[in-house]
Amino acid sequence: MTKVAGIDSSTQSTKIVVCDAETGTVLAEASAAHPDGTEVHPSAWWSALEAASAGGLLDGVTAIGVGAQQHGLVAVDETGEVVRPALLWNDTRSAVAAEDLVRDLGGPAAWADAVGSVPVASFTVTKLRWLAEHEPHHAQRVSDVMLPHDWLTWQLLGREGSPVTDRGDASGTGYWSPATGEYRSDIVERAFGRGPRLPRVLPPWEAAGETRSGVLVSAGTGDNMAAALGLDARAGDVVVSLGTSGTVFAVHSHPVADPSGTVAGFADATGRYLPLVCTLNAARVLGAAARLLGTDLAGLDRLALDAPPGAEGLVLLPYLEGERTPNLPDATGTLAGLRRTNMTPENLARAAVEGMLCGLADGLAALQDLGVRARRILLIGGAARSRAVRAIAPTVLGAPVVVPEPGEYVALGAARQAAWALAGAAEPPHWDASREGTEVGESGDAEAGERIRGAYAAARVAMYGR
Ligand SMILES: Nc1ncnc2c1ncn2[C@@H]1O[C@H](COP(=O)(O)OP(=O)(O)O)[C@@H](O)[C@H]1O
Ligand SMILES: O=C(CO)[C@@H](O)[C@H](O)COP(=O)(O)O
Repeated sequence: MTKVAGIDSSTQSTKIVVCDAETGTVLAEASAAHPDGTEVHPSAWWSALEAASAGGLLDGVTAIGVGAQQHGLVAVDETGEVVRPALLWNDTRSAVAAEDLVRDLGGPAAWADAVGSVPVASFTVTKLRWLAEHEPHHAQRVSDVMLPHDWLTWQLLGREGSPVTDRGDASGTGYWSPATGEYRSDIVERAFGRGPRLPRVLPPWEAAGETRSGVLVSAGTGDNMAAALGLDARAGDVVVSLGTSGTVFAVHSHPVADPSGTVAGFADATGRYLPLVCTLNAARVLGAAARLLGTDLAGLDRLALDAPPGAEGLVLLPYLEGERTPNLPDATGTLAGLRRTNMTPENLARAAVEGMLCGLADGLAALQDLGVRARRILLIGGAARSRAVRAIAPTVLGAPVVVPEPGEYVALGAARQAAWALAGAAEPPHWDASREGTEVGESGDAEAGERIRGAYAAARVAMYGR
């Protein structure tokens, strides 16, 4: 049997799956945690990869691919050393740089036209501007700029040859256009004052090279693109991922450009496109709410499922770490609609689940406005394990929700890409269709869903005027 491996180096951990290259059957898996924080030295990701693969997990693997958290700035000097810890997608310090860059290029529509997205603090381009302005001593040492998956791929290749990337991850930089397939070096220079080396963008099926022990390494991609590939997402499938970030996205046949900035016009990992909306606050909202209520995640589920839809008017705007969509980098959370009668642990737990999902319901509506069809939602990510989330999601999202099993779709997509590069075929290999999954939840109460989304929008407008 030919074995391939996929790596998911996401915000909170590294996960590895080893699969049968023919069928995609998962043969083994392992994971290791990452440090907390919005800036992390890339060596911590490498250590987690080593820890997760200890004990011979990768023995006999013929090809490997890396899916990783998008957008992070990995700045490397002439000797190949990392200049400073990577600034991650959820680091909001470059919010002012983002505003300045949007203005400099001529406004949001000019950005949507140039690179398919309007940059907020998450985008790599804004982190480059921040570095140039705030840490010129670091900026002047930078010779190569990479994304987390580019750096990990380069490490796997023994740092030999020039770094490479793929369309999917490149589309999250803010200086590569999915529509033209080219870097915008003028935008890099506008942000950074000069043009550091950027990774070559490989087509989806092309291998990046081989490790020193002869394992083929595929191009890799961003974690959301890898998830779409692992799920084999088709027309009518909208993916909602509840990890550290909340994302809602779909594979699309043509590039999109949303000048409102709500939808990012990314590329996918198959040669198509991946319009996506991302929130900063997803699974960790549930952990924080459980802590406030003196319980654990299972306890939060029990409480939330004991409250009625709408939590008797209690609304949580869960912007605990600032927010990206809507673009409120300095926001904090808000609990609205408190009354003596509704101030119960059950309602607070339900408000946390509903509030987290409402941001993604807004994202789904924005995708639909751009012509994305939502026949069903595929729910993945750590918080898709929550009983309360599974029950409540169809009501809040207003569509049938399916939870596919098993769950590590980013790693699975990276493994499927590795099998694709190994086969050298025009299309990715056909992998087991039994990943259809099961439909979950209350069978979406349309009236309750509208009421919950309406109360959330009213609280947001009252607090932020939009
Ligand atoms: N049963 C559960 N209920 C709610 N949240 C959960 C559950 N299991 C895991 N999580 C949360 O999922 C998150 C990890 O999800 P994951 O998709 O791996 O994140 P990331 O890809 O961003 O590293 C953690 O915050 C964890 O607390
Ligand atoms: O910034 C985005 C998408 O644009 C995030 O989705 C990151 O890619 C991090 O993903 P997770 O660690 O939450 O899976």
